Amino acid sequence: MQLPKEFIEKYQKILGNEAEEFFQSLNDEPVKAFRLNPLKEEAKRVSYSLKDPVPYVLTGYYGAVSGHSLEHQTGYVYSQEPSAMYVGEAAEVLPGDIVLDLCAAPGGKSTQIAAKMKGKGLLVSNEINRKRATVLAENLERIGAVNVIVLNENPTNLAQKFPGFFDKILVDAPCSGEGMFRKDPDAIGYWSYDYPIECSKRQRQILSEALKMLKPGGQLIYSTCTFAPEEDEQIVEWLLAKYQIKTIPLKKWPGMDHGLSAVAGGNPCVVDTVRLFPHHFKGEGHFIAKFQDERQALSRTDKRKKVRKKEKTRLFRNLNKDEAKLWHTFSREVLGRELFPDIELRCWGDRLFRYPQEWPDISKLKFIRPGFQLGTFKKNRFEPAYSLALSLSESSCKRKIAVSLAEWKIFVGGNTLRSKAELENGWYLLTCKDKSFCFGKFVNGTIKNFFPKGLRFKP
Ligand SMILES: C[S@@+](CC[C@H](N)C(=O)[O-])C[C@H]1O[C@@H](n2cnc3c(N)ncnc32)[C@H](O)[C@@H]1O
Repeated sequence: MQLPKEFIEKYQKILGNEAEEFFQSLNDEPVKAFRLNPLKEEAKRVSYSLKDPVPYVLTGYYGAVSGHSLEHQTGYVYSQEPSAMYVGEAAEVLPGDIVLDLCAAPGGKSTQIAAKMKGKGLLVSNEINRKRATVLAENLERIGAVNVIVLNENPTNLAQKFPGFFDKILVDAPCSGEGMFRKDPDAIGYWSYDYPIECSKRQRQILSEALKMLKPGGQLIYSTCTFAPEEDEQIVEWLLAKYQIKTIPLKKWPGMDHGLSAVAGGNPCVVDTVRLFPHHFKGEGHFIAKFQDERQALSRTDKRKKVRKKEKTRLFRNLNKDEAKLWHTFSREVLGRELFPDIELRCWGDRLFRYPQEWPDISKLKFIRPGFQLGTFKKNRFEPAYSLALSLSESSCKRKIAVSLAEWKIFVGGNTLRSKAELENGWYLLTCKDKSFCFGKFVNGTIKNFFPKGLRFKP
């Protein structure tokens, strides 16, 4: 790998004797890994080898997965390099938390966080770039999360909307990407001596907005995939000087380093952070810091006052009688149960969503997915959504049709299937190897294809 001269000189100064070993490691193959998705039934039932677990992530395994495999399409696996996995782990998100992932696309950390939330609480997953935000929404849809809103906003607009709102905020910042040089050699082309300084300015702006949205007593996770001290330890130093926050020590597993206080004015707090160097650690370059907001957490009475002040969600309307009837009939006949309390169900246009009352009003924000979509009402009928299929477990659904892997391949390519089964006409959850992958409409022996057009592929 041809590294820029100024990059070499910079890291020779920072790393001294270790610099050569560090440069050499950038020539090694990038490390591949994936996570299993605990939101899925029998999450370990995948065709990939689980013999080589990532020690610090319960759901992580070394190895490559294909974006065209059944396990990927059904959200059982998510490809993520092993260093990046430690960010979602360090966030220690709990079911019921109100979480913001501010720079979220393509969704590595959001999918991991959503899985940890087990459908409880709210994850607002935001991405400023529209195209990337669409990919983010697709990735979150696949994992079957029912408690996620996907926004496409800039941090300033969000901060105006959500002052002091979130328990936990992740800023996985846009950075100079030095840690990704061997995974994405194009990143070397963007690099210049001044690039980390430019990036650090943007990171400070993003963090200033992020901190406006943190609840008193909340937690902030900051991460980058660069080695540049300007974007790592020096950002920590700046945050500690400017805000009423303190670092939370992160556990260092074998091969993980702590932040370098020498590059942060000798600040001892940076040893609480984690640096991942590819010459010490089996993964790409990363930096992670975690902070505790030291302002007093809201008392119970203050929290109640805040809830009372909550505005109405203007985006949605209530279901009319016919729509409610269609949904309940579908739930009874196809799902065999009610999925959510009626009070959580709202319509945006003709689309049905789960949007619990306590979730915030997002009507003035740009969004990609305003909650969890259950389906669409179309002239006296209900059409279930792809996202609904991906959130259901095979065993919990009443009406289902199991197809072979060969048939799955035909269906995800956009074609109909034939079935000799003696079935009533109507909607069925389609499964392959016990994995739900879409709804299909059975009509006189044909399974009509409702796989989203934009997502079809040839495995
Ligand atoms: C390191 S990537 C995020 C990776 C993601 N967290 C994951 O795990 O898949 C940083 C993201 O920040 C976004 N971004 C760029 N400029 C931004 C800004 N000014 N404010 C917020 N996000 C920004 C980029 O589009 C990019 O998707």
